[in-house]
Amino acid sequence: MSQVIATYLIHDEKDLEKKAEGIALGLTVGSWTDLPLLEQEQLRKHKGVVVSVQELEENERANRYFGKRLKRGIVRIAYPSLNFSADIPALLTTVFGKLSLDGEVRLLDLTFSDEWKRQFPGPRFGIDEIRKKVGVYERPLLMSIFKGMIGRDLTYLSEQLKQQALGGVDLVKDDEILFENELTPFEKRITAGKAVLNEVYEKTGKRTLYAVNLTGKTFELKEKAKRAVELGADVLLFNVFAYGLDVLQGLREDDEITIPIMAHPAFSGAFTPSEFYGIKASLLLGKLLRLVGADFVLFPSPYGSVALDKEEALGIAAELTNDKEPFKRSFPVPSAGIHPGLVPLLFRDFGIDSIVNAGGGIHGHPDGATGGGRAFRAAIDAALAGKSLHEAARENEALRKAIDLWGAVEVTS
Ligand SMILES: CSCCC(=O)C(=O)COP(=O)(O)O
Ligand SMILES: [Mg+2]
Repeated sequence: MSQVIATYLIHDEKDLEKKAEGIALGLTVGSWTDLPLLEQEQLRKHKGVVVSVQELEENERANRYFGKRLKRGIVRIAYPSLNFSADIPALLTTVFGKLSLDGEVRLLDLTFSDEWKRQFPGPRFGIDEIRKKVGVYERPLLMSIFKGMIGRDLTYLSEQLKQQALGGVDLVKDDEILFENELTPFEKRITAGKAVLNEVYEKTGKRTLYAVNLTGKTFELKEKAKRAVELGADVLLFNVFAYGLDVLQGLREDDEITIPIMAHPAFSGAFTPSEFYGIKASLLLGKLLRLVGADFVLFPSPYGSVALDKEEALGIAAELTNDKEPFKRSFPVPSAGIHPGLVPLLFRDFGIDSIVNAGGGIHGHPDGATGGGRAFRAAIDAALAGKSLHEAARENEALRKAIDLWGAVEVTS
């Protein structure tokens, strides 16, 4: 029988075996032993089962934090898939619904059978098809972010886009905080953006893609996304955690929405950072975002301005790209506070199949966004060739200026 296995980190005063059995029963058939034998038999196939309880050493920091001595352990519970429909709201409500409010419990992982996974779409495009769209196969992609767009008009947007594209970036994305507004409305951003990028393509032969921020009320999103496709949009940026994973899945599964979806991590910090509560980042931003169909996933890198724990960041990338899943691979986009001097670290940790993404690190370059793009491209080429950034900067003025401004972290093998 198909089942989903949930892995939790639990801190509790009680015996952990008892706590685990309480969860397995409480989230499935409720009371068990008080029922007549016949009913017990009928409900057996719905009952959650404790797979394992691994007690860990007590953690002094946790005891200090909670002001009492707590047992601590990794608990695995199997939930029969029979109990819930194959959708994210039913899944999450089963494995971490009421439980997320009930004591010191953190959801670390979910393991699905292949049969269950096949009811989900995964990315429509994934890494390989996105590479075809940008015509880049043997290096990490480079993306830049519009900055300072609130209160600016389409002329300003067009000029900023042009400067970014001329620097040689593969993609440009809206900042996630740019919503529907009178100066740069969604549809006009798409058409103006397209005109600029076509113009740059005529000049340079390089096709840069634009990820436009899909925003507004949930039930208006599909129509808006379809209109974006009609207007020739390249990619949709989506603040998935402000809406819910199921909304992204709904967009992915609509066959009239035929462009890639880029998931932004805004608001996910409300669920992931605690070591005692919430959901592990590799599950929420990695495994689940790939399952529901994100083609790109942004997340904080381990070294920039909004840094994520390194093991967590690597865990997200591994979930997005491993070959074990029956889905296309999603592009990892470690972000926030990235400048050219961090490229060797990004390349060492995330490899070729990742995207280097920067806002301030592009626009803050002494030669503007075009200089920023050129500096990043030179840093990526250096990392691929195994050259140090300082060595590469001797032959590249834009990279030299970037390193003078922000420094460089060289990687020694
Ligand atoms: C926290 S990951 C999202 C990165 C992002 O949206 C962003 O605007 C980063 O900008 P930066 O100037 O830090 O590159
Ligand atoms: Mg942003």
